[in-house]
Amino acid sequence: MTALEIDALDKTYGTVRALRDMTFDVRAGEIFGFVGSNGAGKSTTMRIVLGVLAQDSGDVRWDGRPIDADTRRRIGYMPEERGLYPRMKVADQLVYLARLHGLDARAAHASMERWTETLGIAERRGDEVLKLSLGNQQRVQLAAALVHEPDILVLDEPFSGLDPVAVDVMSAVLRDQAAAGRPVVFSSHQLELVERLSDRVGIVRAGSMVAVGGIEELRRTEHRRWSVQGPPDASWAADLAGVRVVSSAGSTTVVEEDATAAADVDQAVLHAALAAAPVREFALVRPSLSELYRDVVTADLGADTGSAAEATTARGAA
Ligand SMILES: Nc1ncnc2c1ncn2[C@@H]1O[C@H](COP(=O)(O)OP(=O)(O)OP(=O)(O)O)[C@@H](O)[C@H]1O
Repeated sequence: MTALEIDALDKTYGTVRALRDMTFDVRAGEIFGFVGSNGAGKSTTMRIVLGVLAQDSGDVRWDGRPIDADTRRRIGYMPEERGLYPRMKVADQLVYLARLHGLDARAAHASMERWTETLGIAERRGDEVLKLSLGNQQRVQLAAALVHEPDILVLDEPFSGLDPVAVDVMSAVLRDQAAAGRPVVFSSHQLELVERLSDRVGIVRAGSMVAVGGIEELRRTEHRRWSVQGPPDASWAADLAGVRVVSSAGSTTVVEEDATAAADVDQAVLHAALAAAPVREFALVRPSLSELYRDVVTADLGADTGSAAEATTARGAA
């Protein structure tokens, strides 16, 4: 079931076209990683979802209906600019925010206790936010997004500046939220983390979604590649039918099949390498999210619209 649909959003700030036909959806129970260069339009999209910014055109729907103020109150939002009251104590602040979202005093207090416990900041309940380290402020910020028990999470760079333990805590919370059936969308520049955590990923460039899909789906390439480690150079592969040498560094050669390759060309590659020297490693190579990202984001911006549509199709848009 589709939960949150972002449909053809356009947004211009003065002369800056921040969003251009931004379209994707985030399904119930999935973690959606939203990635793209600085200024690509992630925060703008999230702000529009939250209603803190108005789009020029396009729609945001939740379960098929245009999102309104009531449904927005059921979103847990972590803004990029953060939004805590620096001089307010952690517990007071969280209780206040929970009450603002409609929880009664008892439920608000219980929720504050639960989230400060879960996020490892229970000892900080009596501290003013400005006295906390940045990482702990960020934990409070996540608690603030969760304290009213929202039905959907929209988190703008929740992992930035966190230590590895805090990253694990934050990741576990997002996984739990998704496992409870909530759609979770988060932006991040930490691509390995996005790759590890997300069920689906959307790569945005210049205000448009240029590739979207499951990690495995995105990593699938049109032509298979293999990395062969052993022979001292790539000469063994130079005249091999059905493949071309993509790179060669010392005893590691990467080859890619071409359009004429037989289904079992991998066997031919291995045999040819073994005939040249002992093979220590032979593996199918699939691009990491970082590599995909670089391909998509640094693709010729002049051919922007065309390559955007191509990338989405080629990568199997969901
Ligand atoms: N309030 C604003 N006034 C004018 N231009 C803005 C404003 N907010 C954003 N922009 C511009 O809109 C574009 C999209 O910005 P946005 O903050 O959405 O990108 P982002 O993908 O979140 O970037 P980052 O990864 O750096 O956070 C950028 O060109 C930015 O300069």
